[in-house]
Amino acid sequence: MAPPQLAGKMTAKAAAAAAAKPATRAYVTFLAGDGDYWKGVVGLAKGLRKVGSAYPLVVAVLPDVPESHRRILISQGCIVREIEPVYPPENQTQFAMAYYVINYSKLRIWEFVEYERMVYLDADIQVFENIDELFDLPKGRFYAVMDCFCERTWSHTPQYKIGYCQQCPDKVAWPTAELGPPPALYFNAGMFVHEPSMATAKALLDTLRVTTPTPFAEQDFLNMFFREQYKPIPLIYNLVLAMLWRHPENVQLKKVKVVHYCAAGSKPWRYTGKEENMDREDIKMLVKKWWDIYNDETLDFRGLPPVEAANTDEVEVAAKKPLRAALAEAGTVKYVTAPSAA
Ligand SMILES: O=c1ccn([C@@H]2O[C@H](COP(=O)(O)OP(=O)(O)O)[C@@H](O)[C@H]2O)c(=O)[nH]1
Ligand SMILES: OC[C@H]1O[C@H](O[C@@H]2[C@@H](O)[C@H](O)[C@@H](O)[C@H](O)[C@@H]2O)[C@H](O)[C@@H](O)[C@H]1O
Ligand SMILES: [Mn+2]
Repeated sequence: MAPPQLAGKMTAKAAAAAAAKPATRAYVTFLAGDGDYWKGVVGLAKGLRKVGSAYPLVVAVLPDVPESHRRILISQGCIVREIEPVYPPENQTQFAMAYYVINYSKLRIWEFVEYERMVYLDADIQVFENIDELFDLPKGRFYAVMDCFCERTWSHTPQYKIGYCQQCPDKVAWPTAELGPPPALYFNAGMFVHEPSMATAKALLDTLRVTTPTPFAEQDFLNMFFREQYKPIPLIYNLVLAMLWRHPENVQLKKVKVVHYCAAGSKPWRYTGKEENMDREDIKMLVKKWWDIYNDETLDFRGLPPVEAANTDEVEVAAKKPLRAALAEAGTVKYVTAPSAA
């Protein structure tokens, strides 16, 4: 996947050279089933375009994603890659949400080794400010945002039962004497920065085979697997909506770059406003923000503009400018869809 082309500024020779350069960074999301999550992916693709992300969006699709949905994603400039499902070992676990069992297939994105670094985003996430800086974080750590334990979905856990949450560790002290050490810092797996590697992919799947599944499925598993490498990054990179009513003191909504519509009833494409907390003004505003992007036709993918035979001086000049300035001058950024890497 070539990097963003300066609209109309690249000569055929420069565009061919750029297209030949292997893509090393990409955003990646996950799509399963023939339901309506494809709308989340379209919204995400348009949101990333709106903020001028320099990297493409790869969509890891399970075999049950219909051709019609795949075509919509390709028409929006996504790179669609089919993956083999990953199932947890036979188990009697009651997942927090029954459908969480399909989320283990997210683990396949460690096999996307044509990319040296990826930022994973759930399909129910929207990016409202450019977050490309995440790709430059120091290697060797697992970056994600800390989750919150206060929603009823956590009612099976000791922390919920005693009212302990890592978002406010001093409010209810963890009773070390009775329960031993407090839980390790725990991330929300709706967004994370990772380094694809076949060795890591194999280790993940080998470990999964001998790990009893737990209520938060692959999120629990990833927290266990990356426990030593996990490094929290600020909440602005993944606002779990429940933080708005559980820990408002930790949220500066104006600074939030990424919103995760994971609270019950908050998926914008299914929003009715009827569930608990869904009639809040901030929720209504965030759902509208999502729809404004989803419905914005100027953000639709239009493919690579016809490449003018611009003279090399223009390309030289463009190449000398800092990329962001050159992109700003060239106007909207376009993506070149490479043939599917699958
Ligand atoms: O029917 C489904 C359910 C989930 N997902 C994918 O799995 C992710 C995790 O599920 P979800 O976001 O609903 O979990 P939550 O963050 O709400 O717990 C979604 O964002 C999608 O990328 C999907 O593609 N189809
Ligand atoms: O399969 C488990 C899922 O666990 C996480 O969602 C949860 C978690 O955020 C809880 O803290 C919330 O209470 C809950 O609402 C929310 O659904 C991830 O967002 C999702 O991608 C996926 O990994
Ligand atoms: Mn989610």
